[in-house]
Order: sequence, then C-alpha cells, then structure tokens
Amino acid sequence: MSPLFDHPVTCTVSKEPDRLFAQPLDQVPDFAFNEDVVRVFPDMIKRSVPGYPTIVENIGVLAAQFAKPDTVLYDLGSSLGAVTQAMRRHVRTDGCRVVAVDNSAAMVERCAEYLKAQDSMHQELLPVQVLEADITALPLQPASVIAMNFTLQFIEPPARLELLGKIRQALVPGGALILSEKLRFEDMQEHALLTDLHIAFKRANGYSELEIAQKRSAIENVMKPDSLEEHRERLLAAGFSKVVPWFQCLNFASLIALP
Ligand SMILES: C[S@@+](CC[C@H](N)C(=O)[O-])C[C@H]1O[C@@H](n2cnc3c(N)ncnc32)[C@H](O)[C@@H]1O
Ligand SMILES: O=C(O)C(=O)C[C@]1(C(=O)O)C=C[C@@H](O)C=C1
Repeated sequence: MSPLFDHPVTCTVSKEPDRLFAQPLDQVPDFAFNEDVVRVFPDMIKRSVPGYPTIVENIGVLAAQFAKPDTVLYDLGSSLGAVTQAMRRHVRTDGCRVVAVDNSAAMVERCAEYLKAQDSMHQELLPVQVLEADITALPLQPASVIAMNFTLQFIEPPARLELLGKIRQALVPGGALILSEKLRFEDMQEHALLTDLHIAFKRANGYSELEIAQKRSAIENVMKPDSLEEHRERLLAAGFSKVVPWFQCLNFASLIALP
C-alpha cells in the first residue's frame, strides 16, 4: 500500500480558487452546496478547515482499523468524495464496499466523476456507489465504518439525535462512527479565542476580511455547531458506549464513537 500522505487529497479534483465571497454582496444569501460551491469546494474546505487534509487521510487509516468483512463503509455528506477516496485507498478488507451519500445533486454528479478518475488511476479499490439522498431519510445497511466529516453541523439540530440513533443501530460490533465537526465552546473566553484563531487561519490562507465576514454571514443560518460536551452526551443518548476525540485543531475536531 502507498505510504500515508503520498496522495494529496486534491490530486484528482478541481484546483479552482475560492473567490465566492470576494466581492461585496448587497445581500449575502444563505450558504448552499450548489454548482458555484462545487467548483471551488476543494480549495474552500482546505483553506477554511484547519487540519482538513490530515483528518481526511487519517479517516482512511481509521477505517482500515474498524472495517469488518462484508459490510458497508458509509461516507455521509460526502461532497466530492474526499473521505470516500481515502477509505478506498486504505481499506483492503474482503467484501467491503463504500457508499457515498449527499443530497446536493451538483456534489453527487462531480463526486461520481472524481471516483471514476480514481478508478482509472488505481487498482484493487473497494467498489463504490454514490447516492443522491437525504441522510436523515436513508435506511442504512449493516456498516462497520460510518464517516460524517463536517456534515452533522448542517442537519437541523432537532433531527440530530434520531440520525445518530439510526447510525448506532446500523453499526456492527467492532465498527465505529467517525464524526468531524466545527465546535462551539461553552466557556465564552475559550470560544472567543478559538474563533479569533480560526479567523487568523483563514487570513493566513489568503481570505480577506470581506470574504471572511460574508462567508460567516452566509453560513450562520445553515450551520449550527455544537460543543464537545453536547456531542458526547447526544452520542451516549443515541446508544454509543464510548466517545474518543482523536483530532482537534483550533475549533475543528474529530471523534470516534464506538457502538
Ligand atoms: C462540509 S460538507 C462535507 C465535506 C466532506 N465530507 C469532505 O470531507 O470533503 C457537508 C455536505 O453535507 C451535505 N449534506 C447536508 N445535509 C445533508 C443531508 N440531509 N443529506 C445528505 N447530505 C447532506 C452537503 O450537501 C455537503 O456536501
Ligand atoms: O467555519 C467556516 O468558515 C467554514 O468554512 C467551515 C465549513 C465547514 O466546517 O464545513 C463550512 C462550509 C464549507 O463547506 C467549508 C467549511
């Protein structure tokens, strides 16, 4: 198998720079995963989420540890399939297949193209299926790995517990949910510090004050981050037995939840 980080996350994806919020907008519309976002998404997410390439590649490594024969590996809210591609690079377990799910038609269409490109460049990859579906309504097959990389924060808060309960029920013994989220912090000083540092991260990645402010106003109605404590309590309420944070950079974290 290829060594870790040999395949940059962006190797088969668009390199178009994110300038979506660079010009002043009279009214900033709510953020949506539409064609415009799809075109710039690899650049946008890498410049917006501290640690994103490390998280994605290591979800592949974690998936290989938890994968069980003849089960599904889900990538829920797959966008362009970065996590799906990482799981396919790392998992060799017999009879596994990856199912990538997203409810944005534009994302699903481009994701399928990128996965075809991945197939043409590598051999022995797990079979993959891309579904356009709402993950809150989708019945899940028995799964050993379910990844939600920055997706739960876009689900309406009252629907989150039921979705996590369904995920818990689908997981086979020895499997895991890998949940990455932007965090809010209950301590106001901690929240303010990590928010400022996240803005500094965006600035260091070339975003202007205007881009940062307009993006913040675009996402504030559609993305509702929870605290680590809320995640832990809700995961336990959904039937998970153990919650283990494995990554945090500034206000972005990833957790392993065990059934
Ligand atoms: C921040 S992106 C995820 C990034 C991606 N997992 C990655 O690692 O590159 C969130 C994704 O969740 C999808 N999404 C939001 N709500 C959804 C739902 N109810 N069902 C399916 N997908 C959803 C969006 O369309 C978007 O593509
Ligand atoms: O907090 C932000 O500014 C973000 O851009 C975060 C975030 C995310 O966490 O998913 C929000 C929307 C985009 O999809 C990319 C990144």
